[in-house]
Formats: sequence, structure tokens, C-alpha cells
Amino acid sequence: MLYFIDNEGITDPFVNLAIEEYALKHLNIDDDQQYLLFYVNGPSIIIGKNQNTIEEINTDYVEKNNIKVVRRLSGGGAVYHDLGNLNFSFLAKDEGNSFSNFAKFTKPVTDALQRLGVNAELSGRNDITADGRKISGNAQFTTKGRMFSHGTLMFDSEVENVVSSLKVKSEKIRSKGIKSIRSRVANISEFLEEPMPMDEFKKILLKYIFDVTDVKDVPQYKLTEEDWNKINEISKERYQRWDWNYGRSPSFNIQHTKRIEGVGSYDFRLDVKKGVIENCTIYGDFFGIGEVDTVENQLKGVKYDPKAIREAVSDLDLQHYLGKIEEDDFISLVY
Ligand SMILES: Nc1ncnc2c1ncn2[C@@H]1O[C@H](COP(=O)(O)OC(=O)CCCC[C@@H]2CCSS2)[C@@H](O)[C@H]1O
Repeated sequence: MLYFIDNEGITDPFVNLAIEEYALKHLNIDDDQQYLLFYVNGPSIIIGKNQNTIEEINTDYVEKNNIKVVRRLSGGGAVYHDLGNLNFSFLAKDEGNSFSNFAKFTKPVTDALQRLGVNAELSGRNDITADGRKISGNAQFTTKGRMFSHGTLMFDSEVENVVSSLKVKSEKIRSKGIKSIRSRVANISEFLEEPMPMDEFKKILLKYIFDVTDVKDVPQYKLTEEDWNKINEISKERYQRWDWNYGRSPSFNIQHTKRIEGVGSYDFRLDVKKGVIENCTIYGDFFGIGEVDTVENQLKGVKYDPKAIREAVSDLDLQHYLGKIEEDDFISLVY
């Protein structure tokens, strides 16, 4: 039997991902008990388990627009969420063979979309497309005989933000992180004959998936107070932490070069491990007075994050070591 988990309208990705993890690991899941969870997140980027966070996000845009960045348990690429994006997650016993599982868990959704007149189909390995444009990205996670298969449904998201927030600087980063597969995206609402609010869309999906005529008849699992306590714990201990969201990135190397007219050329090389600068070497033909390794050493052990970098050198007279460089140029050579 499939039960619907009501997340009580929470739009905080730190909590929603914790609900999903908690449900997977602690609810009773067996042949007769599976769950469907829906959640909508406020503006956020949800990156895949094995991705290099800073390689996937447009840091400036993310900071200016207060977009939360959260790593999830499942693999795959980075996606953008906002209040126009509905996520679904099926939690079930793991029956192996994840390839056919994608079809299994996306079918109720593509069927429902087709009944709404959307020409939806599973395409490639993990996308649902309509008329060749991506409306849903899917991923899976398996642990101890259990799994979830989850996906996005872009209903009426800000497509511009989807593109801008995931746009990355084309500068040189070398890492072993999993790269996202960028696609042309579309909103489901574009394909509907009758416009409807997201809430209505959610109800229709529920009715179709559970095969009931009234959403009141959808069997529900209601999260208890004890469940919520543990969920909040997971949220705090994993999803709200920089160590998880950024620090878990695979190691990467940076090489940034810049020529500043009348000053000289700069070549910065950095090794970043667990989100922290482990090594830094600065080459160039600029005229500094002080030893350049003072700057290099100051950067070692610092979080690879624009604010942390700025702070780390705030009491250094950069021009003493690096010639007539402006602070912003320095930051862009490091980050
Ligand atoms: N919300 C959303 N929905 C569909 N496609 C998106 C979205 N945001 C970005 N994209 C496009 O997908 C690629 C990345 O595709 P890629 O195939 O690399 O990654 C995925 O699809 C991962 C899906 C994870 C789904 C989880 C479900 C609940 S929490 S997140 C990106 O560069 C954009 O072009």
C-alpha cells in the first residue's frame, strides 16, 4: 500500500531533504508499505551527492538572490528549485536494477501528466521531457535495502533563474566532481490547456497516482512529534551545514590568470580539499616588495568562499606583496 506523507507545507530545503532522509531510514518500509512525499522548496540549488558545489553554482547570483545551496543524498546533477517546482519522492524497498526503476517510479507521474494533456515521456536515463524539453530531472538513492526515487516537476518556475543560478564561470577548475547535464527546460503549465495553480496540479496528481476521486481518500502517513524531532536533528546535523553542502565536494584545482595593464600579470594556482584551500602558489611579473609567500600562507586553511577569502587577507597590505592590484582583482584571481 502506498501512503502519502504530508510535509505540512514546509518550503525550507534543509527540512524537506531531512524529511526524505528520515522517512527513508526510519519509517516502516516493506513490500506492502511504500510512501510518496511531495515537497516544494523556496529558491534553492540542490546539488548531487558527488558534485563540486562551487563548480555548479553561480556564486554571485546565488548570494545576491539569497538562494540556498543544499547537497542531496542522490547522485546526478544540480537543479534549481523555487515555489513553482514540485518535487515528488517515492520511497520503497530496493529491488535492485536502478535503470528499470527509473521507468517504474516515473510512470505514475508521466501517466498523470499525459491525462492532463502533457506529452510527457521518460527520456534518456533520468529526464522527463515534453516536446523535447526537460520538465523533470530524476535521481535515486539506495541504502540498506531501501531506496527513494525522486524527481522535480517544473510547473511554473522562473526559467531565467534556473539558467542564471546554474551558470558557471568558464574559468579553469579541474575536479573529479560529477558534472551536470545542461538541458533546455520548460514549465509544465506551458503545455496545459487550462491554466491552474500549483495546488490544483498537486491535487490532480495525487488523485491520479492514488486512483481516487477525492484527495481526502488518499491514505496518509502523518508525521508524529517524535518524527519531527528527529527530522529537525537531521536538518541541523547535515543539511544546514557548510561541511555537507560545500565541504563534501571532491578536491579540485584552480588556475586563474590575469593581466592588469601597467601592473603585470598574475597566475594563481590553488588546491582545494574538502572545501578548504590546502595549497596556494602565486606566479607573476608584478612588482611587490614583500615576500609573496606571506599571501600564500595566509590563504592556506581558509574556506574556499569569497567572504572567507576576503576576511583572511583583510589585515594584509596586498599591494606590498603583489604590486598595484585592487582587492576585487585579487579575489577574482583566487575565486
Ligand atoms: N527544477 C528543474 N527541473 C528539471 N530540470 C532542471 C531543473 N533545474 C535545472 N534543470 C536542468 O537540468 C540540468 C541538470 O540535469 P542533470 O541530469 O545533470 O541533473 C538532474 O536532473 C538531477 C535531478 C535531481 C532531482 C532531485 C529531486 C528532488 S531534490 S533534486 C540543469 O543544468 C538544467 O538544465
